[in-house]
Amino acid sequence: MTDPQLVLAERVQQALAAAFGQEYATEDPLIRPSQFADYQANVALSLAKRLRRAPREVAQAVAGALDTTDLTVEVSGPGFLNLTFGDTWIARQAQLRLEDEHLGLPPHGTHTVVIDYSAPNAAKEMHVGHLRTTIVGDTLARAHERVGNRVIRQNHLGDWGTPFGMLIEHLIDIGEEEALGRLAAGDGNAFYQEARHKFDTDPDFEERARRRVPLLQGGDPDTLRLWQEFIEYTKRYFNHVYAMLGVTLTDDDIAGESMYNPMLADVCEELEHAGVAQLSEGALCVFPPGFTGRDDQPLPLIIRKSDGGYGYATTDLAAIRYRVRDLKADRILYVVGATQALHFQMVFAGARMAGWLHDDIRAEHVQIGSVLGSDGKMFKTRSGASIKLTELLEEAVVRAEAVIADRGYDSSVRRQIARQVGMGAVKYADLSVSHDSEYVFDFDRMLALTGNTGPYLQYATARIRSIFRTGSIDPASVTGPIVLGHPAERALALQLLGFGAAVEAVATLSEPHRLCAYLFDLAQAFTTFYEGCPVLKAEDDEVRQSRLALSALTLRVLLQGLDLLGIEVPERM
Ligand SMILES: NC(=[NH2+])NCCC[C@H](N)C(=O)O
Repeated sequence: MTDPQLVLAERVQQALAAAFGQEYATEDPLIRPSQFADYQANVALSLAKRLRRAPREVAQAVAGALDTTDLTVEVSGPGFLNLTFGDTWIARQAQLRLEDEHLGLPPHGTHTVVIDYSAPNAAKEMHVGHLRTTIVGDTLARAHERVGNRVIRQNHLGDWGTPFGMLIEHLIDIGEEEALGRLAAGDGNAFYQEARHKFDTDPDFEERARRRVPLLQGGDPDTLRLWQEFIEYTKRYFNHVYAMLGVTLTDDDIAGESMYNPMLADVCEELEHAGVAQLSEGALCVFPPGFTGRDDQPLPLIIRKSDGGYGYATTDLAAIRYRVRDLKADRILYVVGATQALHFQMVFAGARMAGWLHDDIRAEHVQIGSVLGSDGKMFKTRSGASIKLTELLEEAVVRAEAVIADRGYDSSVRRQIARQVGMGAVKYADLSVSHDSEYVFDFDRMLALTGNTGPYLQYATARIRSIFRTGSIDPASVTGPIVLGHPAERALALQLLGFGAAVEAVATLSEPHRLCAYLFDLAQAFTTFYEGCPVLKAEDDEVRQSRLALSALTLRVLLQGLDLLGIEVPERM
């Protein structure tokens, strides 16, 4: 991969080694975009103290030792190295991208990555937070596959636990057919609330619900059948949401909490045997070092309650062991709400004590920030009730239909475009802010055709397609050669070279917003190019071929980038 920043980093490191000794060959050269050059390297400022020399002097020494093939260097200010590529280098690299099916990013990954995402609860509603972990997790899965890692999706469905006692009793009360129909339609939350209400107010019901729990845990066939049906019909709703969103999760990726139930006793035993867990007031606990509660008492991770029951933490420990031992994961990503940060820190620490996780087998909590309403509180409907996701997604489609221009498409085409734009808007809004920050769910903003939005990128892509349509040219047939004259051509070509690094950053840093930012910059560079440089009506055929090549390459990068974000692009908009 000839990412411009990597090329510069390597060259500056070589120069550092030549000027100051081999021990500086691995120094971070601190390459940053610059206003005055293509990039700047700030390493001289950070090194000066250690070398006991003036930063400018250090910069001069690096500049003197730098390989300046296709590159100009200039020392500026207190000791910045301004670095500018020659046009021919940029043109040659862009040409190579045009000819490369991998767009400069050949698959090279060696990891087995388990990605735990979506994970709604069968006993409660699937809420907007689950939407965000679904969308972010799906992009991480796609990016890891793109760089060549082996990806195993794990949808850690909340499908087990004591609430199923009351849910099954409620299901029996209202009749299977009626209950299951409601669950498949996404009525799980209301269903749960009704059951809860009866549990709290009706002692008979409470008694029945309590008696149902051991029947479920003990594997009573009738109870299991009802539970199974409950889960099946709830999954239909989840699958409906996944299909609307176009995420890659399937039934095969479901590895719900219930799956780990048979492993929990053994996990506890292993931890106790290894001396990782110990009894404390009748409960089996792990005390990971460094976690203390109020009054500085060590904080326990309870893995078996004094009544013998297991909890969320036990299941997560079993899941880690399974993912490491059976799935052979060496990287496990948990795309889950930020509110669960302490839980995961403690579970990971426990798994390290058990030897399941270590330096070569790592787990990471990709913290997901909350989605807020315009009032700054957790996102709810106007009436204050929580939101049914299918209705929210339908609303996105309806609103998108009002945004897209009327070009006389027939209604089914229009509906299809609206669906792509609506879903693209929702997904891009989730992906374009850093995953751990909160953001306000705002249809008007996410559906805007200008600014850093999904529809803007879809529109930019559709516009490039229309150039080729107008010229009756197949973008795949364009071969260049790319030559750079106008500054906007140069800026676009340089931007095109950054695609691989942006995708790589999504995978290694778990930060989808970096790819969004890259694609947004690219679309803007294309807009500037398009406004300043006629393509079909270029002054001569050489320029025309080159501009067509730049347009075709931009189109491919945008399409592939949006595909990695799980965003479909309408042919026209
Ligand atoms: N391995 C995990 N704990 N994954 C996340 C599960 C999320 C949980 N079902 C919730 O909705 O909060």
